[in-house]
Formats: sequence, C-alpha cells, structure tokens
Amino acid sequence: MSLFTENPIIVALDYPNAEQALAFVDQLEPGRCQLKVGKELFTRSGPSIVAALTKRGFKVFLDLKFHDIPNTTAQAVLAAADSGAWMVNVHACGGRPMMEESLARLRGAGHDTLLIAVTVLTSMNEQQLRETGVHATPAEQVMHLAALTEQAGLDGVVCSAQEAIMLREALPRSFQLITPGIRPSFAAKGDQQRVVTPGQALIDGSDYLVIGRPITQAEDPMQALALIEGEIASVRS
Ligand SMILES: O=c1ccn([C@@H]2O[C@H](COP(=O)(O)O)[C@@H](O)[C@H]2O)c(=O)[nH]1
Repeated sequence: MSLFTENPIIVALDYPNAEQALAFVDQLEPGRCQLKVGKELFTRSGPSIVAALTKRGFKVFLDLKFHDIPNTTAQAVLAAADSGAWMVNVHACGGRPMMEESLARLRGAGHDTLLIAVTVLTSMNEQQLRETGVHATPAEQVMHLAALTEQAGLDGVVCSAQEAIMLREALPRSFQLITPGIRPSFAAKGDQQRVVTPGQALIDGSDYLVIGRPITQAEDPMQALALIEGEIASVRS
C-alpha cells in the first residue's frame, strides 16, 4: 500500500468573500483537492461557507487555530465541528489540558472530525521565534509540540514540511502531518519562511499540502493547480 494520501492538496481559500471563493471552487471537482477556510473568509461569511462547500462535495479544513483556556477552546472546537468541517485545529502551545479537553468534548458529542494542532507557524524563523521568548530552533520546538500533541491524543499537527522527516522518524505513521509553506518553483515565497516544494514535501512524509497563493493568486489558477498535480504525479511514478 502506498504511504501517500490519495489526494494530498488542500487549497487555502483566502478570499475576502464567499462569492470570490465559490467562483474559484466552481471550477474544481472534489476529487482534485480538499479546501481550507481560514480566518478571513470565515469571519466575513460565517459557517454558511463551510455548508456551501460541503454541499458541493468537498472536505473542508476549518483553520481557525483556536488558542484559549480549555473550556472556551473545547466549545469553539465543538462549534467548528458542528459546521460540518472535516478537520479543525487549535494551537499546541495552548497546552495539554486544552488539547485533551477539546478532543474529549468533540468525541463525546459523537464527532469524528479530525482535530490537529499548530506547532510553529511556517511564517516564523529562528529569530522570530526567539523574539517570542522561545529559545529553541523551529525544528526543536516543532518536535516538542508535536510530541505533546500526540500524547494528548490528537490526530496530527500543522508544521513545515522541513520538519516532516524528523517527525516521521519519531511519531506513529498514523499521526497526520499537514504542511503549509508549500512553494512550487514558480511561486513567490511571500511571508512564508520554512518553505518546501510540493514534490519534496510528499517525499519527506507530508500527508497534506496546504497551498494558497501559489494557486489562488496565480494569473491562471487552474493552470497552477495542474502544474502542482503534475509535480505530485511525477514523484509518485
Ligand atoms: O503554520 C501555518 C499555519 C497555517 N497556515 C495557513 O496556510 C495557508 C498558506 O497559504 P499560502 O498562500 O500558500 O502561503 C494560509 O491560509 C495560512 O493561514 C500557514 O501558512 N502556516
């Protein structure tokens, strides 16, 4: 059996409104990718955007990165799952009790929604991390938070694909690695620091590749998606 997820692309729908997001989505079929709704689109359109996307047959990662006290976070996670999302997330640095409580309330309510935790944002480098008071390298901090997330029983982490080999060696294969900061050779890095190409990310052990602007801001988004699909197919052949 292949270790590769059949359909690893998650397109980040970082659009300012539902109309623009749906105009893009209407050019896609669910077999090609999953979709991610983040803070901008969700804050502007609310849970109805998740319903509209799931009605079209897409699996939706609701990327709201909750970070609060355990009770507040757990209730927010429950609300996110109630929207019909396939995957939801919290910040691992919110701590073990917050992650455990969120998972317990999710499963207690009968949801099988994937719950994952953000380790170190892919936009951060070592210096930026130090400025927040963390005197570890991004890789060390990702390892630490991923281990904590796994001990708390969550389904996986958000990290850079730069950390994928290290995490694959240390954690069970079933623990999902969701990796933003994906940059095909044709795309600008922008505000991302810890970037990896789509093909390399899969070779190194990513389960899902979160890709936004390289597709959505491309002159021809469907051509950009097709190029990325071609790169993925070439590493799998
Ligand atoms: O560490 C993280 C966690 C989340 N993201 C999100 O992924 C996408 C990436 O978009 P690009 O346009 O491909 O940079 C975006 O929605 C972020 O909020 C992340 O980049 N890094």
